[in-house]
Amino acid sequence: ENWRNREELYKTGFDTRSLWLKRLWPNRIVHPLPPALPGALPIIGHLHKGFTWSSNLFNFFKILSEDCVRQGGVTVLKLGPEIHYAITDPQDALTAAKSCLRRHYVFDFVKVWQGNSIGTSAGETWTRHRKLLNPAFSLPVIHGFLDVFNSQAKKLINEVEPFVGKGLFDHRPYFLKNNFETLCAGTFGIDAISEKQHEQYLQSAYKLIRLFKEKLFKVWLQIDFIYKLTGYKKKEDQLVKNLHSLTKAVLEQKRITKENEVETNTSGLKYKAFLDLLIDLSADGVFTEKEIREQTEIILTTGFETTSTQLTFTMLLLGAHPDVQEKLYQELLEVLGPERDLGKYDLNKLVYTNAVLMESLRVFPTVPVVLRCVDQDVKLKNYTMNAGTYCVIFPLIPNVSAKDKKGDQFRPERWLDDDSCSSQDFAGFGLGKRGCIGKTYAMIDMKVKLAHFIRRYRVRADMSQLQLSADFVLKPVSGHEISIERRHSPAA
Ligand code: HEM
Repeated sequence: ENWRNREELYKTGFDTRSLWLKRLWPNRIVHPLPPALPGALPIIGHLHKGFTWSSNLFNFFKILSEDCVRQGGVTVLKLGPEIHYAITDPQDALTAAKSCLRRHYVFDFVKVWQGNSIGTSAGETWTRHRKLLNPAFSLPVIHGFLDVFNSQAKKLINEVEPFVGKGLFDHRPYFLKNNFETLCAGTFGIDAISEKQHEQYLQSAYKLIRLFKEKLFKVWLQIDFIYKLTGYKKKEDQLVKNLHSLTKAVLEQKRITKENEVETNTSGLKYKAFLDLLIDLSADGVFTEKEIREQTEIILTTGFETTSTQLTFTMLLLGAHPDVQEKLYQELLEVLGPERDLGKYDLNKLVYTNAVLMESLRVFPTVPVVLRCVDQDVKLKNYTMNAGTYCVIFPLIPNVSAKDKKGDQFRPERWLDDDSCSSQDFAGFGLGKRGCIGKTYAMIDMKVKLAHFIRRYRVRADMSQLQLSADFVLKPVSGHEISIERRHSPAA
């Protein structure tokens, strides 16, 4: 009801675009709050800390989630009058993710870029669009991409070949480029867009996300005229223009190469890849041109940086844990032999490989937080979240704290032993029905790349100097380099 009152407030005379006014309207607190993160000041709450947090979001996530674990799984963060519940308790995390489907207001900032895509929309629009797009990410469609995944994996291992025996190198750019090409070939069904354009896309996306972060904590930037006056709006417009130009290039190329449709025929049924499905739905009048662009935009944003970053982390972890790498290699040899491509019947047999990826997602969750609005009162185990507030869910921390005292160790076996974590605890792709639409795509793509890489190379790494940053996506900044050696000479 509190939230509805705020909505009413805008409708009756205030500028509906000004998020700032929302921020000033205090939350109506009916149910007692859990203890707050230390350091809150009257009125501004934790906002004074925002200056340091916006420059190092990773440290902020760490501080907040650790405090949350200490407080028993739920704590409160106050950004001015705005109450944010931080949640690490596994059961409460699930309840909150299932009950709160609308994304946090920071996603309103993202709308200049992604409009009403499935990543930013809410309510009936989100439900309808998600239902329409789910089939494009189903198992039969992803099985249809196996040839693309295998050939891209082989391309990748050839591209890093010059680094054999040459000491440490940064493998992340190779995974980024490769996974971008994979997304183009599979999900979009087009030849990869030029490397320069894709590089410009990433740089513009990083800069724009940095602007959004600043806007979140420096709340005065949420006042439209200050945002314009300080030059931020001009910067934002230019970056959005850069980002939209890649989406336009993807869609143009798709139209030109429409005859190369990616379709998989399984048991007589036709399954369509993402862009083909979108274009067909637009021909039926279901999606407008604008909506096609917006949905393509979200898949570009989420579809390659996530998987390449996770693979970057996985290589690093395997390099630093030779025993795990050896066990993985043995499974790959047993199931696939030294060189064979992966087929759909191999995927379920690669049990340890799967556990390695899950464990990598637990230790370095590429998407470390889930941010949502609390639109109605939600009952947790020990507290009731007040309607009109927000929640910050850390879906993976629970697995570190609750069941396994050695939670900080990289130990894929925890996903295989009955008495440790069950795969139901796994939240690397979010929780509830607003979880990751690309989960199956991501897991199979990563499995194929990992299987080819580890069969060709022995990886070594030292994680002691690793530095991380988080722009909502967690990524390595330095100290993540690996070295590689051929397991067998090319002639063998
Ligand atoms: C390692 C790889 C990936 C990880 C760790 C990951 C993680 C996540 C998480 C945790 C969420 C939920 C966020 C929330 O609830 O606020 C999410 C949502 C989403 N992911 Fe992924 N993801 C990955 C790969 C992908 C890929 C490959 C695609 C597309 C091809 C994708 C598309 C999306 C989309 C569109 C959403 C928004 C869904 C919605 O709001 O309905 N993700 N992802």
